[in-house]
Amino acid sequence: MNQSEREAAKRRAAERAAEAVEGGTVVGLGSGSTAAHAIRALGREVDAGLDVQGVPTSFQAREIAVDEGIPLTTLDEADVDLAIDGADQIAGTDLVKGGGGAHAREKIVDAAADRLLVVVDPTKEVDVLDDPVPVEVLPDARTPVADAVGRLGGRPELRRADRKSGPVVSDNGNLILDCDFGAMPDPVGLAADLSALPGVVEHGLFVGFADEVYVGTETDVTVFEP
Ligand SMILES: O=C(CO)[C@H](O)[C@H](O)COP(=O)(O)O
Repeated sequence: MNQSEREAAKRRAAERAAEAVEGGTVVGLGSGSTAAHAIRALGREVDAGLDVQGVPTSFQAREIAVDEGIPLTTLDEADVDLAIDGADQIAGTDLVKGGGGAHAREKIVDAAADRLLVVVDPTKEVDVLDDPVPVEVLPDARTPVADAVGRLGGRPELRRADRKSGPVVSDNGNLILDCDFGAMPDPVGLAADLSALPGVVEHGLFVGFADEVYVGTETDVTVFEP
């Protein structure tokens, strides 16, 4: 699957998931290029009269939703019925997320939702997760967390900005360590170990999160409950 086929597959999956949104509901708005397609599709539905409110998971999701005219709310004011979000990798119900550095708020909103619809292209599906795990850390915790990740068998790398000499700063003002653990046959244990480190705000292992998976193929969308 080349890049343009992947982009088409992402769009197909996202637009199909957006069709699952019913009127009168509150929707978690995921981050990344695939979730952006879902937000735009939802925007078109809102234009056509659908009554929904969105809870954005990032600066990016909020900007697109505002642009699309989707009414917004917060977790303080509403319960989330359903969230639509992308992933960097998926194995069963487990995900690696955080390619866009938004995993802290994504995890809060996705966990609060009654149902999480994960939208991906087929290259994201794997048997065993092995993508580097993004770990958002308070700036003061960067070195102690990097050392602890090394003791857990991972190789941490500070995420750097493309067009600025310096680190990527998350929407929450923190730094991101991309931690390569190789294949992760026990994401439950690793997730618990990472969560226990002082200074870790959130990591990108979403264990047991996916309720429904929408995989865009070259011509269609496969939907399943893992
Ligand atoms: O977790 C995320 C952002 O933090 C994204 O959902 C994930 O990186 C997938 O992005 P894309 O849909 O652009 O491939």
